[in-house]
Amino acid sequence: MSTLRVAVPNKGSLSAAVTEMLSEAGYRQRRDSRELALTDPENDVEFFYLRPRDIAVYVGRGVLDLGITGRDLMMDADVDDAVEELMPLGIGASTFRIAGPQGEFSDFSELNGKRIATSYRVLVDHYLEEHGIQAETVRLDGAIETSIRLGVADAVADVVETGSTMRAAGLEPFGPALMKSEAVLIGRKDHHPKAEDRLVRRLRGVIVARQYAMLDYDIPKSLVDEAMRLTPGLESPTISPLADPEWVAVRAMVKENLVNRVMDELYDVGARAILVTPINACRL
Ligand SMILES: Nc1ncnc2c1ncn2[C@@H]1O[C@H](COP(=O)(O)OP(=O)(O)OP(=O)(O)O)[C@@H](O)[C@H]1O
Ligand SMILES: O=P(O)(O)OC[C@H]1O[C@H](OP(=O)(O)OP(=O)(O)O)[C@H](O)[C@@H]1O
Ligand SMILES: [Mg+2]
Repeated sequence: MSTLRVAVPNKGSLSAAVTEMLSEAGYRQRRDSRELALTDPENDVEFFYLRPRDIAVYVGRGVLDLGITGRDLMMDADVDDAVEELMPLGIGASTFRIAGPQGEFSDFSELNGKRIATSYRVLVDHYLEEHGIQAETVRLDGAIETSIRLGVADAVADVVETGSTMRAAGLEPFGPALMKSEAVLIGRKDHHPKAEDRLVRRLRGVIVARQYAMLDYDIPKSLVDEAMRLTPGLESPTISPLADPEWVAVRAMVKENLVNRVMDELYDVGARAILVTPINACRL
């Protein structure tokens, strides 16, 4: 089996989070941000640290097997025929919005005949065409928010997370989001090397481990059915006997963001000794 070649963002918003995720999945990662590539012989994987915008291009050309980048950047690379999204990674979430000076626009139809500055020209042109909006896109590399003030555009289209960058520039998003983005694992449509399955399973394990916690509690046997409705687990919860024949111990995975609510409800039902432990890793 040949070494799996994987592209990872070398800088920008996704870089640190992606590297951390791969480390949690048990892969070696670079220590120094100047390293351009790194071999992990134990797992037979080679990582290439590339600009997030270029990653879909390398995967699309078939020189790398897998890549991690933003969904928005993958769309903008215009490689739909060669590349597909294999899995969202639950990190680097953002929306892609059109914005204008505060109070100036309220509907996309008002963009007809206007200029929109963006570094995502393919994505924006595609959206405009699909929605029958006749606007000109002005391709800029970054700091898009300044383009209106300097008179090269009437509106901007850019990544919005908290919205503070737009607000600080006196802009406000209007209309629906063009898309929702996050970091995604991408691969080639026509070729899935066997070794890719293991990386996918490991990353999925990290995602699940981050989303779930392990919940343990004791409950009188007579109340088990009611408690189990609150903690159905993934397959089904583990139920173990206790020294007291009237009681049992229950163990189930619970969504991290629901843990406190479920604990309250279990307590009300009659569960006691309710414990939560984080899950470090898992393979489902
Ligand atoms: N503030 C943010 N929050 C979440 N995701 C973001 C944010 N800014 C950018 N992204 C996402 O990160 C990915 C890469 O964008 P990023 O801005 O990091 O790259 P870049 O602009 O090429 O790099 P740099 O900003 O370092 O020049 C995109 O998919 C984008 O949606
Ligand atoms: O909604 P917010 O939370 O403010 O985040 C969105 C901003 O973050 C990114 O910029 P980045 O820091 O990557 O700078 P760039 O313009 O150089 O890409 C993006 O391009 C937006 O400008
Ligand atoms: Mg950026």
